[in-house]
Amino acid sequence: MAASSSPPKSPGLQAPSVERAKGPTGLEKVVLREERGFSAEVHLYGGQVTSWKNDRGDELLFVSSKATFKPPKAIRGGIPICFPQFGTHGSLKKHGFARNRFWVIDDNPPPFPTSTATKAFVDLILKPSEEDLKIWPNSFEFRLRVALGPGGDLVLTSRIRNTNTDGRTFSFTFAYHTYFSVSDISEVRVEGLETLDYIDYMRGKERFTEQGDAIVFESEVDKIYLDAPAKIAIIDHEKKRTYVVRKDGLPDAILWNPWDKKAKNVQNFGDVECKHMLCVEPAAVEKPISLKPGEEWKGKMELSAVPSSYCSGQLDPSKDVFLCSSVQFLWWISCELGSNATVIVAAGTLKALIYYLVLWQFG
Ligand SMILES: O=P(O)(O)OC[C@H]1O[C@H](O)[C@H](O)[C@@H](O)[C@@H]1O
Repeated sequence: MAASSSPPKSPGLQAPSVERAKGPTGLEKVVLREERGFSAEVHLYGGQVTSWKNDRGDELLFVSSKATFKPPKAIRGGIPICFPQFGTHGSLKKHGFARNRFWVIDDNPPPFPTSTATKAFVDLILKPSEEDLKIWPNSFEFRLRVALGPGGDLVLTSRIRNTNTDGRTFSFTFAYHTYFSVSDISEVRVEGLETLDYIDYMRGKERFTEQGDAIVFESEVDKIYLDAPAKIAIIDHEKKRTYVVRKDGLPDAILWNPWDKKAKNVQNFGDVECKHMLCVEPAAVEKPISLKPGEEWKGKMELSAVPSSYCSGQLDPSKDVFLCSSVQFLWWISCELGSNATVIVAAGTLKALIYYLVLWQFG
């Protein structure tokens, strides 16, 4: 477990910290805080992130009001880890067993390249028990690092090693089953999955191709997008917030919202809670990961939450804020200039500038 001894750099900032605490039912958790005030909580049960808050204390992940925090049930919400099986793609029970196991803090993990600016992080490890080996006869070491960057980004890195001693290769599927908190699902748009092929769980696992438009939600969705890009954006219009999901080593992405009818059959989940959540899950499902003894796989997910003056069609929020503000400002001036001959020319020039700005950004 990482501790932070360094003092905050400027007044008003707090020292990053890593503390052990107990959750609502006495389960052990680790609380990470970074200097600007973002925080995250990780339960040892499930190795599951159960909270990620911004500097105003707003919760960014959805956790159901019906979540029980009572093993052996999985915790409904946050970021469950699906391993060694995603969904029903195999003989194990849905989503494998990692989310139903007690992980331990790894105080001495093998070297891990992390930015020196990141002070708030914890390393967890999961190894199979005798019982686990009966249902999945493979020896492994699963190391999970959960880190809170200095800017509040939440970074999860999984390293899974095959430690079989009898020469056997194993394969697995995997997902970070991330539950995002949203104001109202009907006000949310997802960008980055347009035109991709997907497998639709609601239509007999058949393969389809997504339309060219950003994805909006009007009913139940349960799809695996294949070969999804490294960046996906979730734009919450009502909250004026954009989540940016970056992924590495995880080719697929699942979108899930059970909607109100199906919600009644989802364990530990309120009937109307589907309105306030969306699961976007970086994953490796279509092509299972194969590891020979001694080999290690790495899969990383990085989440950031930015205010959205976010324009459609572009996945770099910092550029977007600049572009949107410039365009709004120039458009306002061009409209304010009025209608005499000189100003018509000036307004025309400004409008041309807007056109070039848009072309530069999206062209
Ligand atoms: O209820 P759970 O076992 O947690 O699964 C919740 C959901 O997880 C994924 O997103 C799957 O694609 C869904 O088919 C499943 O219903």
